[in-house]
Amino acid sequence: MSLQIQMLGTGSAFAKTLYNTSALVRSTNGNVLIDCGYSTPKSLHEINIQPDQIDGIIISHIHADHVGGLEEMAFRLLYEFNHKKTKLFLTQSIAAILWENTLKGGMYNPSDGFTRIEDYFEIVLIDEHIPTEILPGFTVEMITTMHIPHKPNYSLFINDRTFYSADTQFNAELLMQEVVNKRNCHTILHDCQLSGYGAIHATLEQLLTLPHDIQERIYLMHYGDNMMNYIGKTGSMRFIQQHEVLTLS
Ligand SMILES: O=c1ccn([C@@H]2O[C@@H]3COP(=O)(O)O[C@H]3[C@H]2O)c(=O)[nH]1
Ligand SMILES: [Zn+2]
Ligand SMILES: [Zn+2]
Repeated sequence: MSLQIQMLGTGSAFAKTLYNTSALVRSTNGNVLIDCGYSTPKSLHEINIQPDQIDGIIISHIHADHVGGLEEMAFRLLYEFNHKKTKLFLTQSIAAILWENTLKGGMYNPSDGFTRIEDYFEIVLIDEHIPTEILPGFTVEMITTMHIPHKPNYSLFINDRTFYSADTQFNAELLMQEVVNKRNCHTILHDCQLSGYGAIHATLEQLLTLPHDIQERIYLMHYGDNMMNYIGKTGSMRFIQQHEVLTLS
Protein backbone atom coordinates (compact mmCIF):
# COMPACT_ATOMS: atom_id res chain seq x y z
CA MET A 1 0.00 0.00 0.00
CA SER A 2 1.30 3.43 -0.94
CA LEU A 3 1.39 6.06 1.78
CA GLN A 4 1.78 9.67 0.78
CA ILE A 5 2.28 12.81 2.80
CA GLN A 6 1.15 16.09 1.29
CA MET A 7 2.11 19.37 2.93
CA LEU A 8 -0.91 21.60 3.50
CA GLY A 9 1.31 24.43 4.61
CA THR A 10 4.97 24.97 5.33
CA GLY A 11 5.01 28.35 7.09
CA SER A 12 6.09 29.49 10.51
CA ALA A 13 3.50 30.71 13.00
CA PHE A 14 3.76 34.34 11.89
CA ALA A 15 4.29 33.81 8.13
CA LYS A 16 1.94 35.95 6.08
CA THR A 17 2.47 34.43 2.64
CA LEU A 18 2.66 30.79 3.74
CA TYR A 19 0.06 28.55 5.34
CA ASN A 20 0.49 26.89 8.73
CA THR A 21 2.73 23.86 8.76
CA SER A 22 0.47 20.83 8.64
CA ALA A 23 0.29 17.70 6.53
CA LEU A 24 -2.21 15.33 5.00
CA VAL A 25 -1.33 11.65 5.09
CA ARG A 26 -3.13 10.00 2.17
CA SER A 27 -3.64 6.33 1.48
CA THR A 28 -6.24 4.10 -0.04
CA ASN A 29 -7.40 3.48 3.54
CA GLY A 30 -8.12 7.10 4.36
CA ASN A 31 -6.90 10.64 4.93
CA VAL A 32 -5.39 11.85 8.20
CA LEU A 33 -4.17 15.31 9.14
CA ILE A 34 -1.04 15.99 11.13
CA ASP A 35 -2.01 19.19 12.93
CA CYS A 36 -4.76 21.58 11.88
CA GLY A 37 -3.76 25.22 12.10
CA TYR A 38 -6.00 28.18 11.38
CA SER A 39 -5.13 28.15 7.65
CA THR A 40 -5.29 24.36 7.23
CA PRO A 41 -9.02 24.23 6.27
CA LYS A 42 -8.37 26.75 3.48
CA SER A 43 -5.48 24.66 2.19
CA LEU A 44 -7.68 21.55 2.18
CA HIS A 45 -10.32 23.50 0.24
CA GLU A 46 -7.68 24.41 -2.36
CA ILE A 47 -6.99 20.73 -3.06
CA ASN A 48 -10.71 19.92 -3.09
CA ILE A 49 -10.78 17.96 0.14
CA GLN A 50 -13.89 18.48 2.24
CA PRO A 51 -13.95 18.08 6.04
CA ASP A 52 -15.96 14.87 5.80
CA GLN A 53 -13.12 13.31 3.77
CA ILE A 54 -10.79 13.61 6.77
CA ASP A 55 -10.79 10.38 8.79
CA GLY A 56 -8.67 11.64 11.65
CA ILE A 57 -6.48 14.42 13.00
CA ILE A 58 -3.27 13.98 15.00
CA ILE A 59 -2.25 16.89 17.23
CA SER A 60 1.39 17.61 18.10
CA HIS A 61 0.84 20.52 20.53
CA ILE A 62 -1.66 23.27 21.18
CA HIS A 63 -0.20 26.38 19.54
CA ALA A 64 -2.78 28.06 17.27
CA ASP A 65 -0.79 27.39 14.10
CA HIS A 66 -1.27 23.67 14.88
CA VAL A 67 -4.80 23.55 16.35
CA GLY A 68 -6.47 26.81 15.27
CA GLY A 69 -8.41 25.09 12.47
CA LEU A 70 -10.09 22.53 14.72
CA GLU A 71 -13.03 24.79 15.55
CA GLU A 72 -13.84 25.26 11.85
CA MET A 73 -13.45 21.55 11.17
CA ALA A 74 -15.76 20.68 14.07
CA PHE A 75 -18.41 23.26 13.24
CA ARG A 76 -18.46 22.39 9.55
CA LEU A 77 -18.72 18.67 10.30
CA LEU A 78 -21.59 19.49 12.66
CA TYR A 79 -23.52 21.99 10.56
CA GLU A 80 -22.58 21.10 6.97
CA PHE A 81 -21.92 17.37 7.19
CA ASN A 82 -24.70 16.03 9.38
CA HIS A 83 -22.68 15.93 12.61
CA LYS A 84 -20.05 13.54 11.29
CA LYS A 85 -17.44 13.07 14.00
CA THR A 86 -13.91 12.68 12.82
CA LYS A 87 -11.31 11.01 15.00
CA LEU A 88 -8.95 13.15 17.05
CA PHE A 89 -5.77 11.26 17.95
CA LEU A 90 -4.37 12.69 21.17
CA THR A 91 -2.00 11.71 23.90
CA GLN A 92 -3.39 11.99 27.41
CA SER A 93 -1.30 15.12 28.00
CA ILE A 94 -2.77 16.92 24.99
CA ALA A 95 -6.29 15.66 25.72
CA ALA A 96 -6.05 17.13 29.21
CA ILE A 97 -5.58 20.67 27.89
CA LEU A 98 -6.91 20.95 24.34
CA TRP A 99 -10.56 21.51 25.29
CA GLU A 100 -10.13 23.47 28.51
CA ASN A 101 -7.25 25.66 27.36
CA THR A 102 -8.03 26.15 23.68
CA LEU A 103 -11.30 24.95 22.15
CA LYS A 104 -13.86 25.53 24.90
CA GLY A 105 -13.96 29.30 24.44
CA GLY A 106 -15.45 29.07 20.97
CA MET A 107 -17.17 25.71 21.09
CA TYR A 108 -18.87 25.49 24.51
CA ASN A 109 -22.60 25.60 23.76
CA PRO A 110 -24.62 24.17 26.66
CA SER A 111 -28.03 25.09 25.29
CA ASP A 112 -27.45 22.71 22.36
CA GLY A 113 -25.70 20.10 24.52
CA PHE A 114 -22.17 20.71 23.30
CA THR A 115 -20.11 20.95 26.45
CA ARG A 116 -17.24 18.47 25.95
CA ILE A 117 -14.70 17.76 23.25
CA GLU A 118 -16.36 14.35 22.79
CA ASP A 119 -19.52 16.15 21.61
CA TYR A 120 -17.61 17.19 18.49
CA PHE A 121 -14.89 14.62 17.91
CA GLU A 122 -14.32 10.91 18.45
CA ILE A 123 -11.38 11.03 20.82
CA VAL A 124 -8.78 8.30 20.36
CA LEU A 125 -6.13 8.35 23.07
CA ILE A 126 -2.73 7.15 22.01
CA ASP A 127 0.18 6.31 24.26
CA GLU A 128 3.46 8.18 24.07
CA HIS A 129 6.37 6.17 22.66
CA ILE A 130 4.14 3.28 21.55
CA PRO A 131 3.64 2.69 17.81
CA THR A 132 -0.10 2.97 17.16
CA GLU A 133 -1.97 2.03 13.99
CA ILE A 134 -3.91 5.08 12.82
CA LEU A 135 -5.10 3.46 9.59
CA PRO A 136 -4.17 0.08 8.11
CA GLY A 137 -0.62 0.61 6.85
CA PHE A 138 -0.16 3.90 8.73
CA THR A 139 1.43 3.66 12.16
CA VAL A 140 2.48 6.61 14.30
CA GLU A 141 4.70 6.77 17.34
CA MET A 142 4.47 10.06 19.21
CA ILE A 143 7.62 10.91 21.09
CA THR A 144 7.98 13.69 23.61
CA THR A 145 10.20 16.53 22.37
CA MET A 146 11.15 19.89 23.85
CA HIS A 147 9.43 22.96 22.40
CA ILE A 148 8.08 25.16 25.20
CA PRO A 149 9.38 24.03 28.60
CA HIS A 150 6.69 22.47 30.81
CA LYS A 151 4.18 22.12 27.95
CA PRO A 152 3.39 18.78 26.28
CA ASN A 153 4.84 18.52 22.79
CA TYR A 154 5.37 15.68 20.36
CA SER A 155 7.28 14.70 17.26
CA LEU A 156 6.17 11.72 15.20
CA PHE A 157 7.65 8.62 13.67
CA ILE A 158 5.55 7.43 10.74
CA ASN A 159 5.87 3.71 10.04
CA ASP A 160 9.18 3.90 11.94
CA ARG A 161 11.03 5.25 8.86
CA THR A 162 9.85 8.86 8.56
CA PHE A 163 10.44 11.49 11.25
CA TYR A 164 8.09 14.48 11.41
CA SER A 165 9.40 16.96 13.94
CA ALA A 166 6.35 19.28 14.16
CA ASP A 167 7.72 22.05 16.42
CA THR A 168 10.79 21.23 18.43
CA GLN A 169 14.05 22.64 19.66
CA PHE A 170 17.13 21.30 17.91
CA ASN A 171 18.18 17.91 19.27
CA ALA A 172 21.25 16.59 17.46
CA GLU A 173 21.43 13.45 19.57
CA LEU A 174 17.84 12.52 18.76
CA LEU A 175 18.43 13.05 15.05
CA MET A 176 21.77 11.27 14.89
CA GLN A 177 21.22 8.40 17.32
CA GLU A 178 17.50 7.65 17.28
CA VAL A 179 16.27 8.91 13.91
CA VAL A 180 19.21 7.89 11.75
CA ASN A 181 21.44 5.32 13.52
CA LYS A 182 18.72 3.30 15.22
CA ARG A 183 15.72 3.64 12.91
CA ASN A 184 17.47 4.59 9.67
CA CYS A 185 14.69 7.01 8.73
CA HIS A 186 14.87 7.80 5.03
CA THR A 187 12.77 10.95 5.31
CA ILE A 188 12.97 13.70 7.94
CA LEU A 189 10.57 16.63 7.89
CA HIS A 190 11.99 19.23 10.25
CA ASP A 191 10.92 22.66 11.42
CA CYS A 192 13.42 25.36 10.61
CA GLN A 193 13.75 28.89 11.90
CA LEU A 194 15.73 30.70 9.22
CA SER A 195 16.94 33.71 11.15
CA GLY A 196 17.08 35.03 14.68
CA TYR A 197 17.60 33.40 18.04
CA GLY A 198 16.25 29.86 18.07
CA ALA A 199 14.92 29.45 21.57
CA ILE A 200 12.04 27.09 20.76
CA HIS A 201 12.65 25.90 17.17
CA ALA A 202 15.57 24.31 15.37
CA THR A 203 17.45 27.03 13.52
CA LEU A 204 18.96 26.65 10.07
CA GLU A 205 22.34 27.33 11.63
CA GLN A 206 21.88 24.39 14.02
CA LEU A 207 20.57 22.04 11.32
CA LEU A 208 23.59 22.89 9.15
CA THR A 209 25.85 21.36 11.84
CA LEU A 210 24.42 17.90 11.06
CA PRO A 211 26.51 15.51 8.95
CA HIS A 212 25.94 15.65 5.20
CA ASP A 213 24.35 12.17 5.06
CA ILE A 214 21.70 13.26 7.58
CA GLN A 215 21.07 16.59 5.87
CA GLU A 216 20.35 14.71 2.64
CA ARG A 217 17.31 13.12 4.30
CA ILE A 218 15.91 16.42 5.60
CA TYR A 219 13.06 18.47 4.16
CA LEU A 220 12.72 21.85 5.85
CA MET A 221 9.28 23.09 6.91
CA HIS A 222 7.81 25.69 9.27
CA TYR A 223 9.95 28.44 7.72
CA GLY A 224 9.40 32.17 7.36
CA ASP A 225 8.24 34.35 4.49
CA ASN A 226 11.88 35.11 3.68
CA MET A 227 12.54 31.53 2.53
CA MET A 228 13.53 32.66 -0.98
CA ASN A 229 16.57 34.43 0.46
CA TYR A 230 17.87 31.09 1.72
CA ILE A 231 17.62 28.98 -1.42
CA GLY A 232 21.09 27.54 -2.03
CA LYS A 233 22.09 28.18 1.58
CA THR A 234 20.64 25.09 3.23
CA GLY A 235 23.51 22.64 2.72
CA SER A 236 22.15 19.30 1.55
CA MET A 237 18.68 20.03 2.96
CA ARG A 238 15.72 21.01 0.79
CA PHE A 239 12.72 23.20 1.42
CA ILE A 240 9.43 21.36 1.06
CA GLN A 241 6.67 23.47 -0.46
CA GLN A 242 2.93 23.72 0.10
CA HIS A 243 0.95 20.88 -1.51
CA GLU A 244 4.13 18.98 -2.41
CA VAL A 245 3.66 15.22 -2.06
CA LEU A 246 6.20 12.70 -0.78
CA THR A 247 5.64 8.98 -1.14
CA LEU A 248 6.70 7.34 2.11
CA SER A 249 6.30 3.65 1.43
O1 LIG B 1 8.28 31.03 24.27
C1 LIG B 1 7.88 31.35 23.14
C2 LIG B 1 6.54 31.15 22.74
C3 LIG B 1 6.15 31.50 21.46
N1 LIG B 1 7.06 32.08 20.61
C4 LIG B 1 6.63 32.45 19.24
O2 LIG B 1 5.23 32.21 19.11
C5 LIG B 1 5.01 31.17 18.15
C6 LIG B 1 3.93 30.21 18.43
O3 LIG B 1 3.91 29.19 17.42
P1 LIG B 1 5.27 28.42 17.06
O4 LIG B 1 5.63 27.50 18.16
O5 LIG B 1 5.17 27.92 15.68
O6 LIG B 1 6.36 29.57 17.02
C7 LIG B 1 6.32 30.42 18.15
C8 LIG B 1 7.30 31.55 18.19
O7 LIG B 1 7.37 32.20 16.96
C9 LIG B 1 8.37 32.26 20.99
O8 LIG B 1 9.20 32.74 20.23
N2 LIG B 1 8.73 31.91 22.26
ZN1 LIG C 1 4.30 26.13 14.94
ZN1 LIG D 1 4.65 25.61 18.49
